[in-house]
Amino acid sequence: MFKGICRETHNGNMVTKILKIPKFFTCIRNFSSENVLVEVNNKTNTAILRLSRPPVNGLNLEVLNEFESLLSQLEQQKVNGVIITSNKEGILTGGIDIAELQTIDQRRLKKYWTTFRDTFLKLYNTPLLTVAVINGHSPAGGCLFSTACDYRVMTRNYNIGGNETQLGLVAPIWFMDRVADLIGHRQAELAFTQGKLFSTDEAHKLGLIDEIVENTAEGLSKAQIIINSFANVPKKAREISKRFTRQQFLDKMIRDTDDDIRHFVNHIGSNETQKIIEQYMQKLKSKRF
Ligand SMILES: CCCC/C=C\CC(=O)SCCNC(=O)CCNC(=O)[C@H](O)C(C)(C)COP(=O)(O)OP(=O)(O)OC[C@H]1O[C@@H](n2cnc3c(N)ncnc32)[C@H](O)[C@@H]1OP(=O)(O)O
Repeated sequence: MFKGICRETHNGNMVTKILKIPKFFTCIRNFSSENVLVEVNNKTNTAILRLSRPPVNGLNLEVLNEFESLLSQLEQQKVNGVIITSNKEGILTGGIDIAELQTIDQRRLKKYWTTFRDTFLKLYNTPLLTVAVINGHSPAGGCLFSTACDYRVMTRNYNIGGNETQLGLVAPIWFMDRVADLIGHRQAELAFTQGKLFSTDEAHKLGLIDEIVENTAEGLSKAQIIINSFANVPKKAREISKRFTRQQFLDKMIRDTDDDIRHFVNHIGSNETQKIIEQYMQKLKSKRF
């Protein structure tokens, strides 16, 4: 028997169950949560983590908490790599669930933004090898989370980037810094001042993604090839090298925590921004772009 973990919500409370899985099923072990499906292949010891929150995998508080907790479990299990993708081809995530931004309750905004940052930091800082298979549109928060991974492959004909400025919002500095790490300061400056969403081809040319694939299946097998390519690299040396290359960004982001949270709460919690968000939601619902 193999022991799996299953997390479910009962009457609003998250409950963790230990499941006994018969041996003949152990080629794949699942321990999904409500909004994030996890599948670990016992042969390759690689996990696929699929966002699964209809309609657009919006990043609400629950998704972020589940994602962070599942990543911690995968760290404990010492998997060889984690592939992050969407259960719904066509949309990796629509970014932040805008409902989370429709409040002037400062405590709620602070809690949301702290969780959003912590989840990003968990992914950015994990010693595990991480590959994003971007199998659909990936605006704003979706783009941000994929930049935290070690490698990005993306299917054709979708969009990725930080579109916040187009909505009348201001993306956090650390999102801009992370994109600048990948595409250079000048291109990041242009992208964020315009709120630009890039096509898969444009993102590839700029270096925002590493490779283009035709579909999710090809993306998953490409991600496995990338993970396998590290098989002969001494693990400890890889982990320390990853930490060293990311240390400067991390130090800055952590040093600026208070300013960043204060800015988010003041920016989103203002009546002016609330009006902008409300108008954007109406446009989204009536598909008037
Ligand atoms: C401010 C500082 C923080 C900065 C950091 C991050 C900011 C963000 O992440 S803000 C969120 C930015 N995201 C977007 O602008 C994406 C908006 N959505 C889309 O462009 C499209 O919906 C998408 C391409 C993702 C999918 O397109 P479709 O497949 O055509 O779906 P629909 O547009 O019909 O959407 C279905 C359904 O979902 C609602 N929706 C979409 N996105 C969001 C969202 N981010 N939050 C909440 N709800 C969202 C959309 O309104 C539709 O709802 P219904 O009309 O009720 O069906």
